[in-house]
Amino acid sequence: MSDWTDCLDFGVSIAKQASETVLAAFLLQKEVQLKSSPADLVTETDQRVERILISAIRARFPLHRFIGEESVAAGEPCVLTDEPTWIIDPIDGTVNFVHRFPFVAISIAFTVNKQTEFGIVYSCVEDKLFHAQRGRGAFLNGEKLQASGQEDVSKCVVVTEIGAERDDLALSTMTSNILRLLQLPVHGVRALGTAAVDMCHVATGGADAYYHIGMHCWDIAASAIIVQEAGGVVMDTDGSDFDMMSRRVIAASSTSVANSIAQVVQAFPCRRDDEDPTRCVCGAAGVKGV
Ligand SMILES: O=P(O)(O)O[C@H]1[C@H](O)[C@@H](O)[C@@H](O)[C@@H](O)[C@@H]1O
Ligand SMILES: [Mg+2]
Ligand SMILES: [Mg+2]
Repeated sequence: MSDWTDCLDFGVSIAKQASETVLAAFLLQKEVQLKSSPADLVTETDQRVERILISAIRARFPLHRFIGEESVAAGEPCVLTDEPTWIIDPIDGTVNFVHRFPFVAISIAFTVNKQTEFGIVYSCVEDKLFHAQRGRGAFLNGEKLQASGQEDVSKCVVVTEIGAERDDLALSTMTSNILRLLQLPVHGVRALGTAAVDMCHVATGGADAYYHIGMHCWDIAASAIIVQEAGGVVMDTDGSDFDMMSRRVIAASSTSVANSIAQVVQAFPCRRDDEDPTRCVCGAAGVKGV
């Protein structure tokens, strides 16, 4: 049975190569386009980095499939099959990239039979390479990672994101979630602006939990296995099993902390990543899925 290490090694090498494109543009003025909201940005660099990654992988592994953030934005289907699949966010933290806020990451996950075999998150400006391979541990620049193991939510630093949604229901849900957490209380709430790096800090033990509603599979598929391989727990915000297409996640130091967060965090309606956008209705007012 393949252990996919050759794919992992190739993924690490192309993430580092592609980061040169990110860093070359990081301090430059950027042309910005909008996607699903005034806070959901994309630049030509996001699109170029995704093309670089996918063409390099396709040349080496021509039968593999892809789910890429900017390919999906351009109309490619977001459907996970049993085939070997690379799930790519070319720049996670595009708002940070546009503003030169130094937390931007390349996120690459690899699945076979819908099971994640490895994840790579490369925080380019920090030069921090997080990776994990199923059953073989999680690492930061080669050093083994261990989640904090914290069991008491009142002793936690919790990371989250106010994502790209700007409708009243999403904003009131996200802000009331933060208020309810602070009232538990928790030690602190943090947000770096990149879901992938946020979640990797749970694997380092520097944060004890992360939760988010509205992000996409490419934001968290890689960091989910990094948390799990560091001894953390990943689940849906309703306490059910993690489903990378659901657009809801809790990653935590322990099951008890994850469950405590699931009890106070409410979700707002989101179309699943793998739902046909032409057929679904979601959001409070039943507005066509965004
Ligand atoms: O920078 P992105 O790849 O678009 O991912 C962002 C996402 O757009 C935003 O809504 C938040 O969820 C952030 O945490 C993501 O990193
Ligand atoms: Mg992202
Ligand atoms: Mg992105």
